[in-house]
Amino acid sequence: MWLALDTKALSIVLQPLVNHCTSDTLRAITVMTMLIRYQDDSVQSELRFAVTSLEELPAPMENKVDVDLDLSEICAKIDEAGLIGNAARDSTSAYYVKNMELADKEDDIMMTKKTLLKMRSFDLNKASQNETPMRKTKSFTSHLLVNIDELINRVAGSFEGTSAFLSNSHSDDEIHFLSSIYESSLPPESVTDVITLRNPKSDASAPSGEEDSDSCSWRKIQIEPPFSIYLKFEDVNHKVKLKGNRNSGVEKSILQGVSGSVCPGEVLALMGPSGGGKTTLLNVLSGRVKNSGGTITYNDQLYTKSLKHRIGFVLQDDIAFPHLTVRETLTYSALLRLPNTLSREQKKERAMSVISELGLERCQNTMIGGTFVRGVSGGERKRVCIGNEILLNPSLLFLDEPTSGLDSTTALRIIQMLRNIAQAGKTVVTTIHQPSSRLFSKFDKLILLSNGCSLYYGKASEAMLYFSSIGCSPLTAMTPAEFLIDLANGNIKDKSIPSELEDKFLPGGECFERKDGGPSPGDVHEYFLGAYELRASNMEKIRISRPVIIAQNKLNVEEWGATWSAQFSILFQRGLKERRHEYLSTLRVVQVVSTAVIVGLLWWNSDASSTMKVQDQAGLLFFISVFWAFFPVFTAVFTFPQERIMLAKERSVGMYKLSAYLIARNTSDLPLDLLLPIVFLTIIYFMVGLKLTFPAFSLSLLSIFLSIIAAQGLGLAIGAAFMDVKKATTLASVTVMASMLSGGFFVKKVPPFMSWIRYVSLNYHTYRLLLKIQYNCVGGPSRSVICNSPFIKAERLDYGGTEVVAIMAMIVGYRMLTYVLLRRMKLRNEA
Ligand SMILES: Nc1ncnc2c1ncn2[C@@H]1O[C@H](COP(=O)(O)OP(=O)(O)OP(=O)(O)O)[C@@H](O)[C@H]1O
Repeated sequence: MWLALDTKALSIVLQPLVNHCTSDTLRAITVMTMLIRYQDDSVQSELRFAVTSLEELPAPMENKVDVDLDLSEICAKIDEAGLIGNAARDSTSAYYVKNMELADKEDDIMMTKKTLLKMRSFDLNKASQNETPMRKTKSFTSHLLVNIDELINRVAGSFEGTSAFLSNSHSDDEIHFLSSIYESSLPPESVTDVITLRNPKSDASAPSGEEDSDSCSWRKIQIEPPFSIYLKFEDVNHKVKLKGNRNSGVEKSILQGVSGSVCPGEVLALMGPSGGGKTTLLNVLSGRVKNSGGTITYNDQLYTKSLKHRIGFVLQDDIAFPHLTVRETLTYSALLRLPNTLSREQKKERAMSVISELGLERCQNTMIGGTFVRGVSGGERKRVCIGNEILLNPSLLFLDEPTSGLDSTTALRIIQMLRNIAQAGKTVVTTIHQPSSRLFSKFDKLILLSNGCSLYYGKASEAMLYFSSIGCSPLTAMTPAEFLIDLANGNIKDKSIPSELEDKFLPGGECFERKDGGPSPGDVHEYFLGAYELRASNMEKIRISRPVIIAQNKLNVEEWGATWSAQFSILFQRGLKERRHEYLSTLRVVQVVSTAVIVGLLWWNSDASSTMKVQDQAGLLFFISVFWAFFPVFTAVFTFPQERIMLAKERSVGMYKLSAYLIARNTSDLPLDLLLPIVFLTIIYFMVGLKLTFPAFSLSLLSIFLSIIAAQGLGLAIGAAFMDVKKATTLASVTVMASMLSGGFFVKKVPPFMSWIRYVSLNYHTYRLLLKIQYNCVGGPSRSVICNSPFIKAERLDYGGTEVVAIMAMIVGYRMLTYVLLRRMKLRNEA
């Protein structure tokens, strides 16, 4: 059933209905009220309720009238039908379908706002003739066009006991989804970049098969509060300072005077040769990179932080944790990113609905995979990355080459999906390489970039027409994309040359002497640039500078994301899942167990009955301290260089606090880091004959734990300092070596100017702790041989408090250093 309703009034209207109607209807109406409240909470506006009923009217358009609201009559109708608005449904849906058909004839398949405005003006005329007492709304488009069946369908599961009723309340083929709120106070004639309301049923261009399922699934997105973004950019420039020996400091211009605009409901494609500036333009438009000149506005406002949650960016390279499944990836993302007004269950449901929207059900339990792990296919991975962004229902979605490396069918499926997203009122901007003709036809607007300049901006469907109007058309069969990319590359082979360009290079032409082989790519570029600036640029500038007013919901930045503790818990769980393969890695277990066995065999049944033997055993203790510093440092050092891109991406969208990430990362590593030393120490302890008491064993284990946690912090800090595996491992090996050499076992007498190094050596402190635990020479009578041995005496062992404090300071200090280093990381350029 289609109803044209003023949203602000609807809840007032529905309240009395709820009091009057029978139970089934009542429940259905409550569902509807809830949904409408969800869309618009304010309930102050005057009452308007327009029900168009063809039963009372002989023909569709000419006889459309708004009827006065008569609650009892509506209730009676509803009760009479036994289903919500059944009687009205047939008539009203027929009315709209007919109007859509009219619109189809006029403007292909689009029912534009213009059409709606025309309808409204017709109604006004009609009203004045008939002196209808109904007060008119300012604009027909300020009504909410609601397909109640669809809305009820959406929440069928929310109300217990209503499913039977709901499933009978409509037939599927009667559902035509057209539920959008678009408000505009613009006079009809000023509406050019209109939001198009599309009838999916009459969409002749909708592909069949798989793509149809996409066409249906996008409806689900629509139910959320709308926030449309009109993106406009004028004369955008971008320059970078070159780095490197020869050109250091020289500025390079990457974008020059690029202008355009894109409305909600549209897909803008950025095309051009490699290095043309597409990614840079995308980055600049999304606010990830600052432009050097020109203006970029979002609903006529400059970029603000509050837009962050409204903008989705799908990177060219698929970035995801390889060991998480599709479902886990999207669920964790939903838990972290969705507003905290939603419950955990709702967030999980959202992730599941995105999975089904993207057709990922079949592979939801498959790992994403990466370089070393086989996972989902490239197309599926790309869809997961898109899903990661559409989870948030962004109003403005940027995609960098979403179809690269995909076969044509998968590419078409993805672009069709983008169209569907746009049709739900979103604004989509995507870069694309060599799209097929079918793909190309899906774009509403196109910017053709070459060397950072725009050679064409306008409707994608008119691009060929534009170039033919300036005298350049293909002479052999080629797709529009091939033709346009060739032109952007300055390749005019197999194309008619514009006469002006031809004249220049023909005998007698001004450039004839200079060039004998015809125009160079540079000349062609210059020519098209000039032609575009002359003919099209000005026109477009006038067009894009027209204001487009779009109704907005309030943005509340605070509502987004999870609380700190929730972030920690989600990141901790994600960390455990992502590293579960490491926990179960037989290689690591074998490495530790075999080392323990070798050590056990080498020091088999050692004792400390003589000075020599004490020294031998001390060697073992020193090895333990080195092994459990070396191992965690080299595990942790890879963490940030490997997670850098992911971290930058997630942090750039404000997914979580750095502190929550860092603490979760550290704690999720601990189970593995603390499990292996238990195995190690248990094996060697009984083989080598160390002090066989429970306190000695547990204190030794505790010392090793402290050493591991400190070493892990050191590794993380080194990784965060360089963010580069090679550099980080180089520094780590130097650091570990220095720590080992100054650990107090190899060299006893160090020059005074180097004595400080011992105190920053982790091995030194751990080694001394282990010695103290094993030989316990403090207080009481000395333990004969051991404590009196010159070797132990020279160590001057005490209770070990200093060592514990020093290691604790390292644990905290290295982590604080890591935090500071990560904070300094430039997020925007990284992601
Ligand atoms: N930070 C930078 N320093 C120097 N040159 C840069 C920088 N960023 C971009 N460029 C240069 O700007 C040009 C445009 O780069 P951009 O990545 O936007 O191109 P593109 O059209 O997306 O290319 P592709 O299709 O190959 O991804 C390239 O020549 C690139 O080398």
